[in-house]
Amino acid sequence: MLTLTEEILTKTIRVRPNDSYKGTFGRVVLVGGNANYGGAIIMASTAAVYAGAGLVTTGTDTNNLSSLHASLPEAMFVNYYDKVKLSHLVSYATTVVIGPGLGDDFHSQEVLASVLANINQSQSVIIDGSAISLLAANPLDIPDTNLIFTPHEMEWQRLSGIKISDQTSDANQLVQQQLNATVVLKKHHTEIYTGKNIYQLPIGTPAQATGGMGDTLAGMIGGFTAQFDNQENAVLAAVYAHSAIADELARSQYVVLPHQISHALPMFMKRYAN
Ligand SMILES: NC(=O)C1=CN([C@@H]2O[C@H](COP(=O)(O)OP(=O)(O)OC[C@H]3O[C@@H](n4cnc5c(N)ncnc54)[C@H](O)[C@@H]3O)[C@@H](O)[C@H]2O)[C@@H](O)CC1
Ligand SMILES: Nc1ncnc2c1ncn2[C@@H]1O[C@H](COP(=O)(O)OP(=O)(O)O)[C@@H](O)[C@H]1O
Ligand SMILES: [Mg+2]
Repeated sequence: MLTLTEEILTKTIRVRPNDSYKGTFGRVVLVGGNANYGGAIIMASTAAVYAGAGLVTTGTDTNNLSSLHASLPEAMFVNYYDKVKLSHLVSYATTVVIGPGLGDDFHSQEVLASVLANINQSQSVIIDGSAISLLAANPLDIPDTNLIFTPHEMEWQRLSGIKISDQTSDANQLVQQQLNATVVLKKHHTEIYTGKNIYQLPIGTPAQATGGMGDTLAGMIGGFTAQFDNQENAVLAAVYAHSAIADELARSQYVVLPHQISHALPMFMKRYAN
């Protein structure tokens, strides 16, 4: 297992070309947030915007529209039950994030199926939270594209069938290869299975143990994959940056709130851009 280092940030984060515009930095569509879990998709969308994605659209329950725009006016909105509009947006996205706060009922399943049916091979798709648990319970056709699963240990148990106590790197890698996807197995010292290598994150803090922390990581991976060319490095850099920012804040804070990580991103990324 390789240790992920700070070097991944300088390898990945680029100074923006002068002749760029918002289209240069990708279109991210994030889908999730039922009537109870709106905060999850708002936190994920916030992370994508503050990570520098060019255009961000949030597909969620209409109940979440005013809170989304109150905290994140940069995001566009689509009602995730409007299948025609959602399919169109998904098919034109650079990166799709599906799952934060999506929930586990019949409607959640319908939204997931409709998003996955509109994915094309040029996209990166981050599958997080409820979307992982839904896929574990009711397998769907998984699109043939750059897939990134971001399970915590229990979600990985559900998807892989490997009990948490049996989640060794060999066992995890076997299932990751069957999935033909990158797996970001989130925990203290997160592991990333890319297909070529297994990386371990040596940083991170229990100050991160608060709801929404993973939703924020999913949005960051969305923002990084949308704007940086090397997709593997983009995932690794997002995972590293998420915990590096948390470690910095935790020097003076007992708990780090997910939105604080997002808000720290522009200044943090500026330090590493080259
Ligand atoms: N503000 C919001 O709207 C929030 C919504 N959330 C959403 O709620 C949905 C359900 O996700 P949850 O993860 O809460 O529930 P899950 O039921 O999927 O997972 C929680 C269960 O997993 C167990 N577990 C074992 N190892 C774990 C580990 N390393 N990390 C986390 N849990 C571990 C916990 O003890 C618990 O029983 C997701 O869609 C998620 O995105 C959560 O992100 C919390 C915040
Ligand atoms: N003790 C810890 N040490 C380091 N990182 C942690 C710790 N607890 C939680 N995290 C990180 O916080 C995130 C939690 O993700 P997740 O459980 O999906 O949260 P949520 O679904 O509530 O947003 C992961 O990135 C995980 O690695
Ligand atoms: Mg989660």
